[in-house]
Amino acid sequence: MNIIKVQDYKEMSQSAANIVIRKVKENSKIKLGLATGGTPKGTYDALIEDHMQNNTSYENVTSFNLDEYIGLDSNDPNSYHYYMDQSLFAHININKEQTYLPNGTADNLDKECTRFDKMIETLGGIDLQILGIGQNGHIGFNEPGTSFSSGTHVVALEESTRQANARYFDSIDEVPTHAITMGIATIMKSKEILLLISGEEKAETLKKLIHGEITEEFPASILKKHNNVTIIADQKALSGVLIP
Ligand SMILES: O=P(O)(O)OC[C@H]1O[C@](O)(CO)[C@@H](O)[C@@H]1O
Repeated sequence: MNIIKVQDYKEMSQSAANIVIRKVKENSKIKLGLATGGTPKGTYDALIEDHMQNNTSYENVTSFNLDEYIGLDSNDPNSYHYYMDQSLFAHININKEQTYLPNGTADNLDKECTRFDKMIETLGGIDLQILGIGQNGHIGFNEPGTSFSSGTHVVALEESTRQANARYFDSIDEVPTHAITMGIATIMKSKEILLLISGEEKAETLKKLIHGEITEEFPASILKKHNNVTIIADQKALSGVLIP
């Protein structure tokens, strides 16, 4: 895993955006894997700013999102559909029909998971996947204990994950208990992965990722087996890591 060390969240976001912009310019039909949560928000802001200033075009870009809460429809302000619209899609010239997120209100959730994986495969796979990471090492919503061979599936969220995401809801009781997430195997099929990590609350997480063993108890550890992963980490996140 290649590590890019940056000062802070702002520099992490700009650095990630620069990579995305370069890749989009190299391949206008790139298939991007996108994440939600607090971590990639600054990257999306930087992409929007660049789009406004330099007209970088997303017309032919396709995107796939990692996850969606079960039970929230796309108009719900806490759904990841809504997050993506507000945080990125509404501000760039991406074709909304080429943006794919799992449908958390599908009648048949198992079929929806299969459909989502098929869609990624049929469209040629993900070229560049952006990832955040949960404090417990989750990527997407793949909680500790998830099989490394999992495809897109329904997951019960850990209490700690619901607590961490409760900041976006009026109360913890409103945080959904389940989500659909791309599986670990789905994520690992991405040709390239960009993992963003910032803040002291993720320092222990990054330390475990770099120095710990590969185990399903720490889902992100599988990334060590991928041949094209770049981590962009800020100083606070790096504070526990011994980098030669
Ligand atoms: O970026 P945050 O808000 O710390 O969340 C960490 C991760 O957890 C999730 O919210 C759950 O998938 C991801 O979207 C994110 O990458």
